[in-house]
Amino acid sequence: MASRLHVVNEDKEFSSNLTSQLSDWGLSDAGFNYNVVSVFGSQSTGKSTLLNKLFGTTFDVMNESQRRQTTKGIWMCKATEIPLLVMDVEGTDGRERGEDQDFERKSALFSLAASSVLLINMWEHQVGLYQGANMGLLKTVMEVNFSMFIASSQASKPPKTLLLFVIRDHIGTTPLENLRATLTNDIENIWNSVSKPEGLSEASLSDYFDLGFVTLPHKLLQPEEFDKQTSSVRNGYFGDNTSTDYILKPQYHRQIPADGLSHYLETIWDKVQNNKDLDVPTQQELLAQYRCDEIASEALKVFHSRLVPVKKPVEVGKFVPELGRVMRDSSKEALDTFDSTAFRYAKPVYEKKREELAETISTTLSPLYISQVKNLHKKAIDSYKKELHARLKSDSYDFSDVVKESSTHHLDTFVEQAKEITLAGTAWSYVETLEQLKLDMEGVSAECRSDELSKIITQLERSIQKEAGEFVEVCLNAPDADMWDKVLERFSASLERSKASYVIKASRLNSTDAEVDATTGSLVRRAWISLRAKIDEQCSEQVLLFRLRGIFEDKFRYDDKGIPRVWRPIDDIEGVYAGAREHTLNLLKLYRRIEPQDASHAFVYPPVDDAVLDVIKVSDIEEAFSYEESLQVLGEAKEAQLAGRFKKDADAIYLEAKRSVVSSISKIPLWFYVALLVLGWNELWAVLSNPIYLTLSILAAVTLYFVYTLNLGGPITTILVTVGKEVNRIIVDKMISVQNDARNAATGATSGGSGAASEGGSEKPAHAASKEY
Ligand SMILES: Nc1nc2c(ncn2[C@@H]2O[C@H](COP(=O)(O)OP(=O)(O)OP(=O)(O)O)[C@@H](O)[C@H]2O)c(=O)[nH]1
Repeated sequence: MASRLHVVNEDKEFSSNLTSQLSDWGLSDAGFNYNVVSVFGSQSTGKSTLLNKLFGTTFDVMNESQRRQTTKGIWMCKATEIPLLVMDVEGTDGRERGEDQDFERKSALFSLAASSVLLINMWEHQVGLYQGANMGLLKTVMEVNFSMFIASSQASKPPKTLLLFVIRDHIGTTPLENLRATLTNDIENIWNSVSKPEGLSEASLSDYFDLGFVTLPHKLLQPEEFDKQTSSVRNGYFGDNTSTDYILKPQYHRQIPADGLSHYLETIWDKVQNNKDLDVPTQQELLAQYRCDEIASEALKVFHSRLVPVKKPVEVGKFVPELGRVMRDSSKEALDTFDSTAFRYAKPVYEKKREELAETISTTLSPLYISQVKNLHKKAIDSYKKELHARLKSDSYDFSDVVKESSTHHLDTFVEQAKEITLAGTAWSYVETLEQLKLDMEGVSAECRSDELSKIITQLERSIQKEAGEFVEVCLNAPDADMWDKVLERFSASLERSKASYVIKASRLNSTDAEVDATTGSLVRRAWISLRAKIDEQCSEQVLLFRLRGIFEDKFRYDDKGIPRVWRPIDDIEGVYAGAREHTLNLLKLYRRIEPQDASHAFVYPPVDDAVLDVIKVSDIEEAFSYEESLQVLGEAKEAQLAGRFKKDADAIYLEAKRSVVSSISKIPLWFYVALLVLGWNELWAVLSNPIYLTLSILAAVTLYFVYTLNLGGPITTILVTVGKEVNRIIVDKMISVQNDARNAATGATSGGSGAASEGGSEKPAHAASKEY
């Protein structure tokens, strides 16, 4: 059994529980699929009994013994089995309220604003009477109906209300048709007496009301017939919508969606209670606005909760792949939620509020879209950079192909992903970011190309450096007049090879002619700077001094054939020394300045001008480098210093040579040779006059000559020493053996007389004997 609700209590206060009660009755989501029926009639005329019987409601019924008013205020209960709200309204002519007709009017207004059907409950015997037949109440209903629907009366057709007269205790003597005629006539009279608003004076009763009549037998006297008839009325009038008697027709419906009914009724009651003008269409519009806002707010709450997982990552710059889907799903869900309930409200209000909701959704999602497009841009640039660098690492590539393929791929991906997050119906655009992306990608490819170019230049510069390191050393180690010609010639050859290699590589990088010219110039400058560094290295004080000393020594210590000189007193040491020194000092002058003999070998240093600076970035060293200054290798002061130090070294070598002559002279004085000749003249003559001696002497001299010239003195000395030692060992062994033999012989001669002594152990061992010897 459905519980009932005291929707307006006897103190005329509206219940705060209607919303929850509607929910308990299962009507919150009923939309328009429900109806409201109210009952009017005099007090204690069996209204509650009728409603309970017809709809299975639980309204209080008067206790027979006390006969006092049961229903106070307005009660509401849901009919069983059908989506129908039934309102039991406090009876008219209430003894308790006396002459207070205020509540009667208010309850009429309230019921009429909500109900499709008004049941007018009356006894059969009241038909034809004014007071008893509720004619006063009907007049009130008609008057308030005008005031309530005046707006819609003027704009379009006003909503109709069915007045269903329920004639109780029908005995049957007066047929229903007669009762209908009497009542219709009375109602028409009332309608005519009602003062109508301006412009509606000609309005007829049927424009606003339909009339229905039904009789019920006496409940107490004819209970079975009463039950039968009420059952028939319930099924035919309220239950079966296919029945011809069915009265809950759409044209009577007040078009208040069930979810807004509570708020609507409360507002209506508030207006009624405070005697304010009650304009139902306006109230309906206000309700539509209120409910649409409420529904939109609920939808937005869910919408925001759906965005929580993606919002933060997107805002901090992370690309969230599922953002498009989340945005689409969440906004669709919000709009669907709104539509599912709000579409029942006044169309203009619903459409306006829907637009507002869509706008709010779009405004909420727009920053996410902008952030995501930015993230896409960043992602595209990062990926583009990585891909370019990776592809440029391969051995063979065509820069323009690589750039074209990669940029097309990344731009396509960007557009595809940006489209994916661009919601239909919004004015969101990624075009500006796309244009920026194109520019940035061009910047990246230019940067990449520039990096590649400088990488190539650095590689070539290194290879020139390596080559220069070798040929500079070789050329400067053997100074002569065309020393610089050789250096510059080899440098030019190396440079030309590098330039040719660079041009081939640069062509793969799509370089313009201006770019190739500028970078080639840079390569030449850098190569020259490297060469100069190498020359400086080879012309450092230590290296140069060492080299000068070597040149001097070559000249001074070796003769023209390259044979080392052995200085004799008769040699012109001073002359050779002066010549070698002069020669060396002359060569030192060659190191002063890079000056080729042949002018065609002169190097041309490419200038760093504005045309170059417009195309490439030039290093500070290149820009500040002075070619003219770079041609000067040794400064005057440094040359003089080097010459001074060299002279000192040369002097030392000269003195050493001098000393070697003096020492050889001082070893065997001349007089010794004279004395030798005088004293040994006879022997010399004996040798010279004897052919054998002479031959032997000549042989000895020749042998000595060969030993000396072939430098066999050392090996022969070693052999002689070894042989000498061996001879000495053999002689010593031989002598020991001879001595032992002699001793043994002597021992044998004396053995007869001294045998005892021998046996006495006085004999010494052989080694002891040899030691004694
Ligand atoms: N004669 C007759 N009496 C009825 C009928 N139905 C109910 N009654 C009696 O009428 C009395 C009033 O019944 P209620 O249903 O309480 O009447 P009511 O109009 O709701 O009364 P209030 O709510 O006090 O205005 C009760 O004693 C019922 O037994 C009927 O069909 N005929």
